[in-house]
Amino acid sequence: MTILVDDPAFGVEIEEKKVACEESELVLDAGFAVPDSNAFGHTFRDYDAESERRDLVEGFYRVNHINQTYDFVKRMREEYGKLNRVEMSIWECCELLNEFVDESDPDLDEPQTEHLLQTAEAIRKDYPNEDWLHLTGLIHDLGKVLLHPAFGELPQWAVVGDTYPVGCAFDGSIVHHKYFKENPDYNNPAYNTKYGVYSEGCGLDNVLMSFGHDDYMYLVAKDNKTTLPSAGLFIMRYHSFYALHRAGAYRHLMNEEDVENLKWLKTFNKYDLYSKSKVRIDVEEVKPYYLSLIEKYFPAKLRW
Ligand SMILES: O[C@H]1[C@H](O)[C@@H](O)[C@H](O)[C@@H](O)[C@H]1O
Ligand SMILES: [Fe+2]
Ligand SMILES: [Fe+2]
Repeated sequence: MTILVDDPAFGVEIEEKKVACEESELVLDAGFAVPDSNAFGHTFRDYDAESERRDLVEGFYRVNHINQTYDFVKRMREEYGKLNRVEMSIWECCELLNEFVDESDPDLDEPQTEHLLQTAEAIRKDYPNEDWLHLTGLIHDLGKVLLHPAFGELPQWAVVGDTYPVGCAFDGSIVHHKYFKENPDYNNPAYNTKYGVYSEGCGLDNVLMSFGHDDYMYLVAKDNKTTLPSAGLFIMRYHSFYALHRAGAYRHLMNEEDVENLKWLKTFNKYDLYSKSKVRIDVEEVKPYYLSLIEKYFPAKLRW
């Protein structure tokens, strides 16, 4: 790994507060065995459950919702879109994620590398011929590398968690929605209507999403000229957009290509979410397979 630019630390104050929240419903395809409960004995994505992770997760969303404004996202996209910080391979990045645990996740407290392999291997089992989808599983969360000191050690609220459009009204289905009341955009008439700065069918490509690992990894993959199909890039960019792929909100912003790609995203989501468990994958055993996929779809070194 080559570190090109060192960024100053990104200081943020995090206060904790406990309040109850709303939950979204499950949409599942037939034929997929959904586990009854997560590793903590609760339903998946239950943000209210009395769990050891609940307060941490809620504190995370409070700070996330207050700070993700239209201006913040624009600034971060410009800055991190330069890809002038690090040069490394996809696999090197997978290894870097071993030190991070995602504070927004009620279902997992394992290092992120484990989650990448669990997702990819679960997809590979059910879709043996879609090698692009296996690789998408492996890399979909690599944007969490923004937590690393080489990327300015961004705070968790700017990297992980569910994502949502900025520049228009925050939909009520978004986890812990109540904290948006403290976001400056919430009372800004330019940004707080159904369409805000957007128009009917404008296409998600033209919508600014809250900044985080999804959008960043999409930029990395695209600018480094991946040969993954458009559905793979779509999955990377919107896999945390639960308000869309689970609750069906914001469909008025989609175009025809988005509608097509959403089908793959919904399939992908089952593996991303329900593969989260304490069962470990033998990295050395599966590594040669994933290295061959990386070689097929990416250059040896990428700009990050
Ligand atoms: O907490 C999780 C986690 O940050 C995932 O990486 C993200 O994709 C999910 O949307 C979110 O619920
Ligand atoms: Fe993610
Ligand atoms: Fe994930």
